[in-house]
Amino acid sequence: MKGSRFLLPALFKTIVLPPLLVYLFLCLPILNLTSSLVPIPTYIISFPLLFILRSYLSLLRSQRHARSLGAIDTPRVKGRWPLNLDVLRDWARSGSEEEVGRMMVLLERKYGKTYNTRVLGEDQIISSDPAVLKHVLISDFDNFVKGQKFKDRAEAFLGDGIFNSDGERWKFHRALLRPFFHPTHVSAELFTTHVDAFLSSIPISGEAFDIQARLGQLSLEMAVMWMCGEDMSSVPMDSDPKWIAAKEGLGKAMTDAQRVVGRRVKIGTIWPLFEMFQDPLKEPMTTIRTFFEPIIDRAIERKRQRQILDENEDIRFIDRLVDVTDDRKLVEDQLINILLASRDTLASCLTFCVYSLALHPDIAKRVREEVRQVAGQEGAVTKDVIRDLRYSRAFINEVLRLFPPVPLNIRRTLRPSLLPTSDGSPPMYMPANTSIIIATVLSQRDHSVWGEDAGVFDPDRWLDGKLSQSEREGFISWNIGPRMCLGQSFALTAIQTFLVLLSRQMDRVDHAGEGKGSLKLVFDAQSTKNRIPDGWTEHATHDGRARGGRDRMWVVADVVLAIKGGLWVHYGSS
Ligand code: HEM
Repeated sequence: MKGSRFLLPALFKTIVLPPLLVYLFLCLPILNLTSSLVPIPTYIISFPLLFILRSYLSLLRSQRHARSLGAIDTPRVKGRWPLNLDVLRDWARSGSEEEVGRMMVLLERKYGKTYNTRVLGEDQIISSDPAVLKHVLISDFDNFVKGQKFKDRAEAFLGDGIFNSDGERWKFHRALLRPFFHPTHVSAELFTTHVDAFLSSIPISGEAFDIQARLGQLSLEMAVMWMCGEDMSSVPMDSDPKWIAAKEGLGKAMTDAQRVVGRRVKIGTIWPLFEMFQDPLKEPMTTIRTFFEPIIDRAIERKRQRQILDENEDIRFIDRLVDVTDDRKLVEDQLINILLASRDTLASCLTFCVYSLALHPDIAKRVREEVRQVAGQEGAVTKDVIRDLRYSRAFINEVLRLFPPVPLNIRRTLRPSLLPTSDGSPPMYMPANTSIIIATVLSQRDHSVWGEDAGVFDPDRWLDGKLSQSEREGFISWNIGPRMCLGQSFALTAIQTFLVLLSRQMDRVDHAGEGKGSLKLVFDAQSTKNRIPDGWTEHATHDGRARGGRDRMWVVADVVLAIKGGLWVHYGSS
């Protein structure tokens, strides 16, 4: 059984240890009871008793340590239900059903930019304070790790990969991978065939379609092409039917595996108990491994046949990888990790690019005008073209600011840490072995950093050096510090290429179809349960929902930031 390595410690911690401790330290010495008298009541009361005792003691310890360091306690949320169970319920919903940020905006208003939800007696810090984000991601980097708990929950999916490691092992992965991500290994040429095929597959006759789902597939194809040189849209003649099935199911398998890990993180220590009779990762991992197996075989065979790697050849990420390591499992782990890093984030950003173009026709017009001037209607999207598309780049930055694909990030302390504050008040104490959620999405919509118009979509704020230092530092969509995104150049090239080719298509459709060359949002194509509730858009609610009434689609934090039920659009007149 998968997870059995974690099952015994989990069982011991949750089912055996509490009654044992209560029996040994309370029943025997204080109450002088023998085991034969009260085994069952002892067993039952031991859980809440020990739990309350443990949380109370940990609270006292934290407060004492904070005082001795001249720090204050991080403000604790006071929920309506015992042990803040109502906060836990709201939190679980905010990830999937509710509009992202609403709950956190309300809590922030009450407790400040850094607070402790302390659900079920366990500290859990949430912060959108730029000073704290900088401290966690840069200044005290070595102390804020992904942590063993995350590693255990994700191991069967991510193995020993860059996303799943800390310390020296992470440094090894980072050093191994960094050279492959150099901008010289990325060009628009890699993406044009896929984007062209994508654009010719979307209906231009006015019929509504869900572009979010299609962009997920496009991102998968672009990532696989860059990593392995494999064209997902074609099937080689002699392909094994099992491999064809794995290729078809790869996107779903990746999503399923991510959801399993997400669920384990939410359940906490006792997650193996929920997987005792069935391993939910078995099926998705079989699909993912079946897909990569012959691709790795072919790369190893290419390595065997050549003497040295010729940098002038058409070399892929996988070729460079097998060239530096003979460890097959390591190669597979790296491919899975990079696919995880690239596919959903890219799909999310492309989706919100289309959404923002459709929501702001005046801004869409400027993007298209710039493409006409810089890239023209034909010709390659060269590095020079991409460099000169300054407004498009500002547009992408604004999309990433308001709709960061990774809206929340999480780290865990190894040792206690003192969290700084932007307003100059005394530092806040954060105990060891405690998680902190970095609320990128809130920090990038924060009025005190981005001004009163923080919620307004305005690419111009990125142009002509207008950005202040605090705004520059407050933009963390790519993460900041040593663990910053490695795929930035890949992602920006892919997105710029997409914008150029989409703008050209819009111009062509305009020409051919009496000005019907704009992508428009189609609200009634979505099922009623996925439509944004009326009250959220009619007036600015100022509670974090719908960006103060500005959004027209329901934005949710799924695996990444996404639009609930898909982004339904059609070609029409602007
Ligand atoms: C718009 C698209 C993207 C955004 C917004 C984005 C954002 C991020 C963020 C926030 C992290 C930090 C995650 C963490 O701390 O757990 C990250 C890490 C990473 N990203 Fe991206 N990413 C994007 C696209 C890509 C692409 C296309 C690739 C690969 C081709 C990629 C490769 C990586 C890798 C390898 C890491 C791990 C870095 C490390 O842990 O040292 N990303 N990215």
